[in-house]
Amino acid sequence: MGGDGGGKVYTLAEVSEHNTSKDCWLVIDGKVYNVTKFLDDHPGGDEVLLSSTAKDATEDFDDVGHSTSARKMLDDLYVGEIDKSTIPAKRTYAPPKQPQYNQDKTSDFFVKLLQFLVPLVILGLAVGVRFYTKTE
Ligand code: HEM
Repeated sequence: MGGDGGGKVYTLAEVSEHNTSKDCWLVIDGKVYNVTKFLDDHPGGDEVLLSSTAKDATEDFDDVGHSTSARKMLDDLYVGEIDKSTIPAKRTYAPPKQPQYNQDKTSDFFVKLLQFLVPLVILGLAVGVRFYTKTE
């Protein structure tokens, strides 16, 4: 598994220097991998690997849904650990604040009450009109 703390600790800046087809390193799950020799063998092609350099490629790797055999291949490519403090914090999606239309709960209550009463009043009027205009 490579082992935590088993290798040298690199900063993201150091890893980022290895971003060419002649020298290509990736950061996945906090570990640094030298994929240079693997570039030509990668079933997904070398371009995607190169485009995942100089950053935390964990998401890119996971998004593909790599097989366990793909994960096992990582062991042979392991060169060290990444200094996590050098990886920029992941931008988390903050949903925009929903405008509060009915902040007042009592107005909410009156709307419900009216929705209940108005049809009753209309029904009552209809019955009333029918009653008073009845000609016999
Ligand atoms: C050292 C890291 C990596 C290894 C060892 C690796 C290995 C593999 C292997 C063995 C496959 C065949 C399918 C499978 O077994 O899951 C594969 C497919 C694929 N990989 Fe990776 N991969 C690595 C990194 C990446 C990264 C970072 C990306 C994306 C930026 C990527 C994108 C893909 C794609 C798109 C396929 C699908 C290819 C296809 O089915 O046409 N891989 N990879």
